[in-house]
Formats: sequence, C-alpha cells, structure tokens
Amino acid sequence: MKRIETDLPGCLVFEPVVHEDARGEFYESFNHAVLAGHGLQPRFVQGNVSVSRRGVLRGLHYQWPNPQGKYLSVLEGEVWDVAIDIRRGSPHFGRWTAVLLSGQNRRQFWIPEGFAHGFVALSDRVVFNYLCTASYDPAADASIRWDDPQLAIDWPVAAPQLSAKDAAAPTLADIVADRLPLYEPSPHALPSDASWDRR
Ligand SMILES: Cc1cn([C@H]2C[C@H](O)[C@@H](COP(=O)(O)OP(=O)(O)O[C@H]3O[C@H](C)C(=O)[C@H](O)[C@H]3O)O2)c(=O)[nH]c1=O
Repeated sequence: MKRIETDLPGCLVFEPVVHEDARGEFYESFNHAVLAGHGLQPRFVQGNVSVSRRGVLRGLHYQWPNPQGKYLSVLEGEVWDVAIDIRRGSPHFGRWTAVLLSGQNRRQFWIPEGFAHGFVALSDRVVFNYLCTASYDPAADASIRWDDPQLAIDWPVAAPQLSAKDAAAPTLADIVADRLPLYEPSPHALPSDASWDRR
C-alpha cells in the first residue's frame, strides 16, 4: 500500500497493490493492519455506496456531533473529491484539498473526523464506496455551500446537479460556532511509537 500525503494535514491517500492474473485483478479495499502501520486505527461502523451521474455534486457534508472519519474510494468512474478542515480551533481551519479518485487509480482517501466532504462526478456513472467511523445521525447531518466564496474551492464543474438540501446549504460564515466540529486529536491516530505491521 503506497501512502500519498495531501496538502491538508490529516488527510491521506493510499494506493493498494493490484494483483492481476488471467481472470482479472484483486486488491484490498481496506486493511486495518496496513493503516495501523501508517499511524491510523479507524474503527468503521458503517459502509455506504452512492451512484451518481456525470455532473452530480454531493456535499459539502459533515456530522456534528457524532463526527465521521471516512475512508473513500471509487469502484467505477471518476470523481474530484474534496475535504475541508472545518474544526473550530484548527490551525488549518477553512483549508481544503482535492484528490482525483477513480476505478482506474483505485486510490483510497482517508478524511478524519471533523472535516467536511464532497465530490463531483466526472464520468457518466460513478459508484462511490466508503466506510465511516460513526453511524449516520440525521439530527447531526449538516451541509456547507459547495461554492462558498470563503472556501473558494476550485471545482472543475461550473454548474453541478445538486440535491435540494445542498442547493439550500449555508456558507461556513453563516454557521454558528457550536454547530461546527471541535479541533481535537483524531481518536484513531496511534501513538508515534506504536509498533505495528508496517507492510
Ligand atoms: C448519508 C446517509 C444518507 N441516508 C439516506 C438519507 C436520504 O434519504 C438518502 C440520501 O441522503 P443524502 O442526500 O444525504 O446522500 P448524499 O448527498 O450522498 O450524502 C453523503 O454525501 C457526502 C459526499 C458525504 O460525505 C456523506 O457521507 C453524506 O452526507 O440516503 C442514509 O440512510 N444513511 C446515510 O448514511
């Protein structure tokens, strides 16, 4: 598993080893021991799949309380995927990073608790697959405008298709502080001296 740093601390990309043979291919979509070797020990409690057409944008979403760490990948198609640090007190508050995830690059994207997340579909059909470290809590489900001028996210699609919820989302500046996640060390970060299988 190759680790790729992003320009937003805490958000990491992993590229699995792909085993190809005459039948096709095999790769691990998640491996606890491998992530532990990179200092992460996420405990996933829910898996989600969404299917989107080209131009659909889902986001920007987060949960607070009950924030969700997410481990994201694309099984079919391609997305431009964005994570934003919205944790009150974070030195990186309001900063975002973007990663191209596709069935072709098989990249897996870890976004810690307290970040907002969204993606836009760049192919005719996208099958988006992800694991979450907390269960869905409709009462804690929250959104931020995809085109928030303060965030100035450089989306590659000018007029995406949005859900009514996302079209009506507030800007970050309009969200009262106690509705934003608190900056706290990820519960899944291992002590730096943890000796784990470092495959
Ligand atoms: C998230 C979720 C939704 N639902 C139900 C609620 C609605 O009836 C329907 C669609 O929900 P929503 O429009 O919130 O789905 P997305 O726009 O794909 O939301 C997700 O998109 C962004 C990219 C995320 O990172 C979040 O995981 C999540 O917010 O599924 C569930 O039953 N369980 C769930 O965990």
